[in-house]
Amino acid sequence: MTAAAAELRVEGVTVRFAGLTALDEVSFTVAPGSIHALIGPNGAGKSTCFNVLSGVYRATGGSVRYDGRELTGLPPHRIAGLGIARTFQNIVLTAGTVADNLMLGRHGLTTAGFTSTALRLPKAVREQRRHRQRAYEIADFLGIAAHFDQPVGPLSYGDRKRVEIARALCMEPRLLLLDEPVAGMNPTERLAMAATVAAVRAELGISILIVEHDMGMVMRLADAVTVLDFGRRIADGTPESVQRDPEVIAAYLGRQEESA
Ligand SMILES: Nc1ncnc2c1ncn2[C@@H]1O[C@H](COP(=O)(O)OP(=O)(O)OP(=O)(O)O)[C@@H](O)[C@H]1O
Repeated sequence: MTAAAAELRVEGVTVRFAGLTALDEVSFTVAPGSIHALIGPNGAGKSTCFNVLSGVYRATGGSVRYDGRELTGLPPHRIAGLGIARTFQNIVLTAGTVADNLMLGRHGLTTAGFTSTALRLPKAVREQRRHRQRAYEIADFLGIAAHFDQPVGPLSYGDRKRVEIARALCMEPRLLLLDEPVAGMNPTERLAMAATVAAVRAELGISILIVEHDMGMVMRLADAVTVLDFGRRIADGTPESVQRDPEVIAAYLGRQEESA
């Protein structure tokens, strides 16, 4: 059984790339069991923040703690091992079937070694069967069970995005980091994905930190919203309060004018 969701506390995180401050002392807390959105105009630092949380980038300063454990400096697989799984802005799947991709998500939970698996020793076979069963349940939860033994390549964009989320859930995380889960989807797929995200929290009890440009989705789903602009946190609160915040409105309007 997965351990209960815990608090993610981001404190004063700074990331500098050769002269550019991508994150400037950013702080926010993702409450256990909540859906928390991280939003902001293009280049605000959202992906950089995800990369710090998942161990891809090392922060220049500040701290990230999950369930009281310091994450900064840990490699991605150790962070995943603590129960934090992520998806990417662009779908990253390996060739093979849906099942193959989901079993990769189970890898960190497998106790049988490579040799006993390769020799198909009974214990390893039983373990593989159990993991496959759980992967199937998760595929079913995501609505992609019908494709379980099919190659991922020909699947629709929406279904491939679901495979990616299912693979992250196969790690049995306590916190799921979703990077733009509805980007590139049509309105029907977006609504279905919003319902899925809500179900992940409601039925699996997993906390979710979501980066998303679709404001309708953010406002409908999120309990709390943190807004970044040019690497700084400019607002943090309920969707309603953030939506009314003059600095947030100015940040979004300003960027629209720039790109007009
Ligand atoms: N590896 C890197 N090296 C140098 N600069 C980077 C790197 N990654 C991001 N940046 C810069 O850091 C800033 C923040 O980028 P980031 O991708 O985190 O923003 P974002 O909010 O995710 O944007 P978008 O909504 O467009 O995905 C940008 O100015 C970007 O060019």
